[in-house]
Amino acid sequence: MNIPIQQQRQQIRQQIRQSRQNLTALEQQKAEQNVTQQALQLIETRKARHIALYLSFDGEISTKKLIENLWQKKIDVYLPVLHPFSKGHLLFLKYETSTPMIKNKFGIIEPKLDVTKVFPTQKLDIIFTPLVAFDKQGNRLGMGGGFYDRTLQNWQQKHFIPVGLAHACQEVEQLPVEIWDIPLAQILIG
Ligand SMILES: Nc1nc2c(c(=O)[nH]1)N(C=O)[C@@H](CNc1ccc(C(=O)N[C@@H](CCC(=O)O)C(=O)O)cc1)CN2
Ligand SMILES: Nc1ncnc2c1ncn2[C@@H]1O[C@H](COP(=O)(O)OP(=O)(O)OP(=O)(O)O)[C@@H](O)[C@H]1O
Repeated sequence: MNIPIQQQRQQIRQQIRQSRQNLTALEQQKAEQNVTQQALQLIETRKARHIALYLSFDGEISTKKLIENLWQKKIDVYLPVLHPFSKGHLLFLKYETSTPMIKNKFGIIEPKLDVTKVFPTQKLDIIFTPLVAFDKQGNRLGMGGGFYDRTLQNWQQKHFIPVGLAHACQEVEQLPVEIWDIPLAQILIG
């Protein structure tokens, strides 16, 4: 039987989001520790100074320790903000302890839009991306908004590299891919 690709992708999203939410607090903690170490190493190797991260929700691997570590090292951290009128696009805003935060339409906490805090995407060194599912080829399936697909377009010709952060339970054998999907440079598994 030929199941439509959109339906397959929706099914994988549901399944993996469920297994991610079912991880115990201890499993979550260990994964965070693992991924934080790997990310810090990568940042050091690449001498990266401008890092895009995200605030975790829905069982995503937590980025809290990593962000705190980077702040301590005086490395700049940026978070995605839904573009106010360009639908499906993200802006990256500097994230500091003093940054005023608001909930976006998906219930995710993001910096309150302030144009003076917007950082040009092409100047970022690493974009760490959230993802729902991934495969060995580095294909990435997200929440379905196409936000990161748009952000990562032609990244090979840009300065930054896109690196996924994921729990081991988010790996699938082979993702059904669409033409607009952008494979990641690397995926760190917690
Ligand atoms: N932590 C985190 N931040 C992120 C993302 C992410 O995946 N994780 N995004 C990555 O792109 C963007 C937000 N994308 C999202 C897309 C859909 C839904 C969502 O909950 N969709 C609902 C139905 C849609 C609706 O409510 O209108 C759902 O699937 O149940 C959430 C976030 C930007 N920030
Ligand atoms: N580069 C692009 N230009 C225009 N539309 C795009 C682009 N990339 C994705 N889209 C559109 O966005 C929608 C969602 O794409 P998809 O299901 O692949 O999102 P996703 O990768 O799961 O989500 P996200 O990247 O937000 O985590 C699709 O309908 C697709 O047509």
